[in-house]
Amino acid sequence: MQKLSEADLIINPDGSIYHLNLLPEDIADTVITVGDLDRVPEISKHFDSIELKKGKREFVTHTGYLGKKRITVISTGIGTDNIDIVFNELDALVNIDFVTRTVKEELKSLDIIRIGTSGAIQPDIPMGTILASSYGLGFDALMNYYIHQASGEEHSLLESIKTHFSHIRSIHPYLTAANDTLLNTIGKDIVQGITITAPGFYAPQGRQVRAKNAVPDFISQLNSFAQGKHRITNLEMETAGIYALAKTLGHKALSVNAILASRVKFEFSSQPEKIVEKAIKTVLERLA
Ligand SMILES: O=P(O)(O)O[C@H]1O[C@H](CO)[C@@H](O)[C@H]1O
Ligand SMILES: O=c1cc[nH]c(=O)[nH]1
Repeated sequence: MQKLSEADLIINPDGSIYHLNLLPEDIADTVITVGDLDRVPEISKHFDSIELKKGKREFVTHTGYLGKKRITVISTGIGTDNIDIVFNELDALVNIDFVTRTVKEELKSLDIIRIGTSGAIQPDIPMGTILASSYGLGFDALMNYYIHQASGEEHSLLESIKTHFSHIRSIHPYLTAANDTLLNTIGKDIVQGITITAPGFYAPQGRQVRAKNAVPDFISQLNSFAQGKHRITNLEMETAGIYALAKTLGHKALSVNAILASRVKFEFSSQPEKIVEKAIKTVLERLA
């Protein structure tokens, strides 16, 4: 079994993984990820007990129990560059032996649920909606650096998407489905759709403030895509990286979005914390 070098897998002097500052025993088999580190206590306040609070940089972790279920909640910060760090380090914590620096013979598959915020791009999806991402569609570059394979259904949907956006030179999309079991339990009976993960918040999500956008009418180009029952419903900055890396590493993932904005009605919520709380309660009730 190949030994991972000290430069590839960085373990701190106390035995914790480099950025997350966590020991293998610190994380549960069910992990909730959020972008905003202030959302971590908003989730763990619902736990019956909290056994661990740790943090480093933007990566704050609480582990505790909701009834009999042990859950870890961790903040990722913004963007898929951070997802690269969090997902590789979560996987290392469960699937690499830190003493021998080798991959364990028996691999663990974590259940990973993102509770994030997002903007809707379809007129029938209002602010306040809780939406489960059926697919993560990446417009960022993260997965150009990993070998990953699309399944049959992902492949045909991705080909239609590529054709739809072929006139926009900056877009080289990748697409990964949500884990079926999580989508049909935690995502059951809530609005579902394809979530775009953008490499930014402003022009990469079609917003125009002062710098001029290179792609005109971006939102109409996104919301006009359709293939059978599939349509693009919302924009944020992590889901596609989460779905693709989770699948590559053998973990199950679902992203649940608190819709704070309607990009077609030019609205942004004045009470985002209420919508986020609704998303948190929806996920925790279904997990428990
Ligand atoms: O609220 P979080 O989970 O951070 O998610 C969304 O909010 C951030 C942008 O404001 C991006 O991270 C986007 O994905
Ligand atoms: O419009 C939005 C709202 C939240 N987060 C995003 O990335 N975009």
